[in-house]
Amino acid sequence: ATAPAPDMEGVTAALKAAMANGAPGAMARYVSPEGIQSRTVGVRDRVSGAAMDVNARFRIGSVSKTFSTVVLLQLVQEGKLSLDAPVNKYLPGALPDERITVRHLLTHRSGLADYTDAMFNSTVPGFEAVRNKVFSYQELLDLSLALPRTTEPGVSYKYSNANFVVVGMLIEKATGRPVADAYKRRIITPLKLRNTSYVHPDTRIKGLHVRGYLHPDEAGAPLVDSTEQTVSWAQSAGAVISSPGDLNMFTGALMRGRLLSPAMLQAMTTVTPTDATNTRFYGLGLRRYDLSCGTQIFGHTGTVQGFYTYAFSTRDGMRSLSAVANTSNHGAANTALGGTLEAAFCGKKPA
Ligand SMILES: CC1(C)S[C@@H]2[C@H](NC(=O)CCCC[C@H](NC(=O)C[NH3+])C(=O)[O-])C(=O)N2[C@H]1C(=O)[O-]
Repeated sequence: ATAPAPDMEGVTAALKAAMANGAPGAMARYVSPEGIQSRTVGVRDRVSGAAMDVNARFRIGSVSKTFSTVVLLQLVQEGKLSLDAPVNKYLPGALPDERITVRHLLTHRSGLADYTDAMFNSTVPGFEAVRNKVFSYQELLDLSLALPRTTEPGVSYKYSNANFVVVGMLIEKATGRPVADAYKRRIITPLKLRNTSYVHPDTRIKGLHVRGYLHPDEAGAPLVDSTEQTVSWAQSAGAVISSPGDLNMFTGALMRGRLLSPAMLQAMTTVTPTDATNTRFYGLGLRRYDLSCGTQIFGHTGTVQGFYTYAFSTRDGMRSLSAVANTSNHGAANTALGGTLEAAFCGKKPA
């Protein structure tokens, strides 16, 4: 069946709804065999008033987890790691439970607690306390290990940034190089992602970029410009910088099989439900959303101070959408932005 034309008015309405819910600006870029369509609303910089720009870079938050997963699965393909081996086989003594496997990390079923819940319990003070800090992977893992496990290994899905901190440790142990080198050599260079980078612990977003604005917890309090930060609290769990076009290319190329073997991509897209709606699923470092029109889309979402991101493609990689709003800590803005997915992939609702 031919895919429905995207409802770009619906995409624009979703972007405007994100603005109505506190985002200074938002944008979306949709790619299909019929071509590229972009929409932008509002500003990328509240001080200068510069308009949102679809060529601008921004922090993609946990969409970084899919970059880290691709690298790890390539290492599995190369025989350097095994998905069902204990993590401690490669990082002796790292985890207190020998039963936790590499696969448990990628499926958020390890039971390792998410240290960011406490770190950002008070949004702005928590952010200000870490925005210029540089953590080692071990310091972040220690924050998690100081907390109770959240599940027996493999038993249930409990999302945790700690899982992808350990993924970063595995990548650096297996390659003997920083994760930045692996992202560059295995993803950024082969796909020519000229607006994608991993610059931890540099706090800047170089070149044309979107400024991010964090909502404080206190209603009515002024937005906080959160653009400059190390993102050292996340690193391989959330510190990649990219652009709408590069994210379209990344998710599309991933689904078209340019980064992983067919068997490994099949493993990555083999999912289990993450909630009771039976429309939201998680595979290996990858989300699957089942849309109202029956289309299944694969990708990831991101929430980092000042930026909400969605980056998804169809399973054949022929249709991709990336969307960003330059705010965070405002759930209604995030939900509104998510409306771009149904509009783009399902097209106009029947009258
Ligand atoms: C599962 C998520 C939503 S959270 C996880 C990761 N982001 C974080 O862990 C940052 C959490 C604090 C962000 C902050 N919120 C607060 O400080 C609240 N007190 C804000 O909104 O800027 C990411 O990205 N993932 C999202 C994902 O995967 O979609």
